[in-house]
Amino acid sequence: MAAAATTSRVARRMGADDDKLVFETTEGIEPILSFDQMGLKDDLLRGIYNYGFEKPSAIQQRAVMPIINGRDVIAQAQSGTGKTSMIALTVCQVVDTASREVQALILSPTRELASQTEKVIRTIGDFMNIQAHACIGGKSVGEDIRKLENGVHVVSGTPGRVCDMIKRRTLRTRAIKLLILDESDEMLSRGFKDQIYDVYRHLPPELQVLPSLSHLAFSLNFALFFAGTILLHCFSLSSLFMLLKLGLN
Ligand SMILES: Nc1ncnc2c1ncn2[C@@H]1O[C@H](COP(=O)(O)OP(=O)(O)OP(=O)(O)O)[C@@H](O)[C@H]1O
Repeated sequence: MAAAATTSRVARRMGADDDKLVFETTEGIEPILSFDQMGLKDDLLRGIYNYGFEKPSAIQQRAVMPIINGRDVIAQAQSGTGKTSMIALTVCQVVDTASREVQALILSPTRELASQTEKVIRTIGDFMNIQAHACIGGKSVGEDIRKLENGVHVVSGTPGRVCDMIKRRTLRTRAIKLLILDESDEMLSRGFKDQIYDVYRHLPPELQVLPSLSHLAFSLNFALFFAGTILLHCFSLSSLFMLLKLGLN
């Protein structure tokens, strides 16, 4: 396993001209300029266009294909660059709706972000009938149990509640193939490290991991956390890590 490596820099606001942006990404990563060229499921494409997206944002152009192709990707970008939507559309592509098991798990630092991600997944995935559930603190545990027992494809939640549901065996993890740690730097700074590891220990060994970072500095804290994650998982990671770091130019 080779860790990845290159960084990218970009001044990005949705709607900004891409020619004003400067990127550094892992070698060999070519931006895919249209959703049509991504080989996405037809029903997912319909959902994306119906949502009003016309072309992928900078981070979507560079990160979606590697994730869909099964690589572990670190995506670093500022707020508003299209990360949440990138997560939503890759999750929709990866999930097999013929099975009713949880196949993608997204952990977020806040209830709002976890709910927002779940909503975008449900909206973009509407034509493919994707079932997503927000598993967050402050909501009824009974409702979580009911939803999870009915069967969902995707869970987007905060670490504490997700951990609780896994320990109760209500959230079954055996079919999870994609773990997304959204704003993982923020999760670490909010003290979720132990809960994330706890969740991690219950996941299958064949797992694709996608940490996203919202801040531009690649902190020591995150590096240590990520190294721990790799160590826990080093015999099963099949692919190289890639660093897609998008920051202000
Ligand atoms: N490809 C796209 N085309 C047009 N609009 C987009 C695209 N991707 C995302 N957006 C819109 O841009 C805004 C920010 O996107 P998103 O929430 O995915 O970004 P984010 O980086 O997660 O930001 P935040 O942290 O603020 O949620 C949203 O209103 C979203 O609908």
